[in-house]
Amino acid sequence: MDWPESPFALPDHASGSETMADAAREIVAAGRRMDRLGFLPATAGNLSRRLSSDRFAITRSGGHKGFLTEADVIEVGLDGQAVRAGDRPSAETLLHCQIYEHEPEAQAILHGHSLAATVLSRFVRDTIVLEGYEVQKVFAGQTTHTAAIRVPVFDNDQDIPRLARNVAPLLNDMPAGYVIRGHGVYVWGPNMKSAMARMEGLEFLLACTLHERSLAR
Ligand SMILES: CSCCC(=O)C(=O)COP(=O)(O)O
Ligand SMILES: [Zn+2]
Repeated sequence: MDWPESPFALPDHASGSETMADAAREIVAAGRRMDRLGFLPATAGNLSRRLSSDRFAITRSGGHKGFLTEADVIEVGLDGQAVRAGDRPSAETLLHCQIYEHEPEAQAILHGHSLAATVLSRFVRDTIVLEGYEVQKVFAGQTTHTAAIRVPVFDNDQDIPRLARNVAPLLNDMPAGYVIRGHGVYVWGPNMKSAMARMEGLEFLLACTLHERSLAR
């Protein structure tokens, strides 16, 4: 059987012991989809999949994530170090480590740089509030469009350990992931399919919010 082109054709069970080959195939498929949706301009973004309690698969640094092959996905430990000497994981690997350490249920993490996330986050202080949209129900525990979902916005920082320290205090309160200002979003889920649904949901809602703000001007 051919591997599905879309991550939405993936099984939706959470697996704590994904093989490296399966993880790489999921990441390649997810990268293609995020690229088609405009979330991965240039060499932006990074994608990962948990392999076990202390290992995960992540994209190499610097390549285009829309044209990944399985060889572009490498194995790292929760300390962010590549398992194989010479492999260079994503520059933002520590942000993935932080989520996997803090969220035992997180099995897949997606980071993209959409236009909506990049622009909107430059015009808010520290939070984007999503409210009034049916699609909010894609996020775990959300049952109504009337809820106000707070998405934290952190200042961008080239010092990733410092950025991670700023993110840490709010990690318990991120039903829809988080945004880095002028940079992009981080979302995760109990499998790749759920992580992708949350990515698409968050991006759709950020685009709606940006449009609303432009119309209100
Ligand atoms: C041109 S994108 C700048 C780096 C970045 O923000 C990103 O998401 C990609 O970095 P990586 O090291 O994962 O390729
Ligand atoms: Zn980035």
